[in-house]
Amino acid sequence: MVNTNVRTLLSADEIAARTRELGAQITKEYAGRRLVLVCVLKGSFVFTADLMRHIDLPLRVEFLGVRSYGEGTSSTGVVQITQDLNQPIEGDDVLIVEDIVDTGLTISHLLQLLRTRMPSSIKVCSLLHKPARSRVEVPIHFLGFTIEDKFVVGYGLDWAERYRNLPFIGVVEAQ
Ligand SMILES: O=P(O)(O)OC[C@H]1O[C@H](OP(=O)(O)OP(=O)(O)O)[C@H](O)[C@@H]1O
Ligand code: HPA
Ligand SMILES: [Mg+2]
Repeated sequence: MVNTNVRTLLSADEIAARTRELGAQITKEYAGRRLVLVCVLKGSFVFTADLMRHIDLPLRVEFLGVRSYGEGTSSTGVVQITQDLNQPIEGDDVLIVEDIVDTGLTISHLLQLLRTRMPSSIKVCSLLHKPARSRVEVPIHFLGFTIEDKFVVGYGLDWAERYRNLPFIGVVEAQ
């Protein structure tokens, strides 16, 4: 296998089981509301695709492109919008879906940006949280897993655009 240098941290089965639980929780909380999932590209597209299929509600899904990590493993500190939403979210119950909250800078920036568009409510769902790196306190209303201070890849997460296609989440080991 080509990706043998990646040590598994969370298996595909563990991710699937937790995603199912999060979907059930979200289904309960948003019953009768105008749920819009905002998928934060690129990293969150795999998680969003799985999560939305465990939410039993008539939701909408919108996409927002954001980038602050370049080729390296630490945030540049500059959160760049690479693709804006193409629908208004005024009056909607927005749930931002992230793959990871690391420094918190991306989510903090997105909460500020999207609040100006007058949604009825705005919350955050993240598959992963890496508290050791936190630079700004951000709310995570629905969380998959808390992870250690390692740069992780797979299940949508990249290192210099590689590894997004791994079905599990892991840590790249020195070869
Ligand atoms: O909490 P933070 O330190 O801000 O890090 C989290 C963000 O960083 C990654 O995106 P990235 O900039 O790598 O873009 P990508 O999703 O296209 O890979 C990740 O997908 C989150 O959106
Ligand atoms: O650990 C990480 N892996 C991949 N992308 C990321 N963006 C923030 N943290 C990470
Ligand atoms: Mg990235």
